[in-house]
Amino acid sequence: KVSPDDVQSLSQCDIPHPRMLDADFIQFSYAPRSLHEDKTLLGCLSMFEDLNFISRWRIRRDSLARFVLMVKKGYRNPPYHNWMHAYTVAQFCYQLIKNLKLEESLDDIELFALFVSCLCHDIDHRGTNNSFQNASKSVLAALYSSEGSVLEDYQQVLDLMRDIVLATDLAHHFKILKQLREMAERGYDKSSLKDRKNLLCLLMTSCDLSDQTRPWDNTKKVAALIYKEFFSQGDMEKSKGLQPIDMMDRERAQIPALQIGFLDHVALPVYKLLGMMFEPAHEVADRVNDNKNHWEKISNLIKLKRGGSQVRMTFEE
Ligand SMILES: Cc1nc2ccc(C(=O)NCC(C)C)cc2n2c(-c3cc(OC(C)(C)C)ccc3Cl)nnc12
Ligand SMILES: [Mg+2]
Ligand SMILES: [Zn+2]
Repeated sequence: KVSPDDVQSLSQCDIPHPRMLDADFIQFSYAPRSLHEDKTLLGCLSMFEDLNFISRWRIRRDSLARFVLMVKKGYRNPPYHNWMHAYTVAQFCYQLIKNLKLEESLDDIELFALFVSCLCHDIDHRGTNNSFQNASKSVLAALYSSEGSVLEDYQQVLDLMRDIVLATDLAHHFKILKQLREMAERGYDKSSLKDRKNLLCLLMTSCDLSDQTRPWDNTKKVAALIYKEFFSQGDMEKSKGLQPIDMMDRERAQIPALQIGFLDHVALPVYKLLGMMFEPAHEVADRVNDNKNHWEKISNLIKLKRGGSQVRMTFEE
């Protein structure tokens, strides 16, 4: 239920090269949230075009327009898990494909499924627990124009997407972590189906966490959004007489300490594994480490001031 006028204008507009949206669009140091939300659909078309997906998969312009409009509409508006999260996740995926030369490690259908999964992975997220159901099926149908589409591999893309989106579940990530370590230590084997699936999961998780790989100002802003979302879930649980976990309790959460723990135990290991397999990813892991060091500085400042409550969101630089 997207407006035909929107579909028409998005189908007929000239698609700019990514560097026209921002000279640093391809750089890992670029902050995709700096692009205004009303230019993000154009940003998606620009990435589809520059990744050569439009010609490779013979995607009609009106189908592509309808697809990105439906995906954007499929997101609700919680503080963090909204359309801008999906767009920034897909933008990092674009940078990975370009900077790590992923076309040498994965098939083009796998890269296409990865990029589309990034856009769809948190559709309908209600800011509590993500509910990615067959919502992706309906939007994906928009991508494949019905009349004799050449995309008979529609089912293959759907199958790939299911495995890839599963990777954005924390429990699943921890479950395969041992295999990811083993693969990174031994070296990626692109002829192994298991390695390809595991690499796709690692890439998806890397994209989902990519806000942590950007300069500090982005990390700080994103933390405020994440805890705004966590705390309103905690408030909801309290209103039902439940005691939320500290991370979701605005009275008890110590944000710097929680973020140091999350970067140490979840985010950093992901980018270190990526760096073991792709040299250019070292830069990304370093920036996550810089952000962790920043949180440690803040945490020490708060300890020095002792009296200061740890919930204050306006952190000193
Ligand atoms: C900045 C940042 N802080 C976070 C702090 C805590 C947690 C959390 O869930 N802690 C629960 C305990 C058991 C670990 C997640 C956080 N988080 C995520 C995130 C990642 C997810 O899963 C993958 C992508 C597989 C890692 C799934 C959902 C989310 Cl919200 N994205 N950014 C963040
Ligand atoms: Mg999610
Ligand atoms: Zn996500």
